[in-house]
Amino acid sequence: MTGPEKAAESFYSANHGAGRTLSRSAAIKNISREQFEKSMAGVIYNSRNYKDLLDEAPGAYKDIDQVVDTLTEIGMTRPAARLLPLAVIKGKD
Ligand SMILES: Nc1nc2c(ncn2[C@@H]2O[C@H](COP(=O)(O)O)[C@@H](O)[C@H]2O)c(=O)[nH]1
Repeated sequence: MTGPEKAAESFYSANHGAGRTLSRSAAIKNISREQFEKSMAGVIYNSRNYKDLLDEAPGAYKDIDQVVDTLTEIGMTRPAARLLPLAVIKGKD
């Protein structure tokens, strides 16, 4: 994303993360193995046991497309490119 003139009102901080929809404990309790594996399809990650990574499963975070759309609509950002993760390091350890 790039920062248009209006982004100066937020000190150009609009691109700083989407935030969570689930706490770590709620994510561990509510996200299934199927949901985790579907959301991580095609991405290399750092544990053989999915349970180690549930607290940082993609389903624990806000939908990044909704966040970007909202910021774009209010003029706080301008999308430039879409990046897809190839590999991630997740989890509490
Ligand atoms: N949409 C996603 N956002 C993510 C993901 N992993 C991290 N994040 C972003 O990082 C911050 C901090 O994460 P936290 O685990 O320390 O709370 C978070 O607010 C997100 O913006 C992800 O897989 N998908």
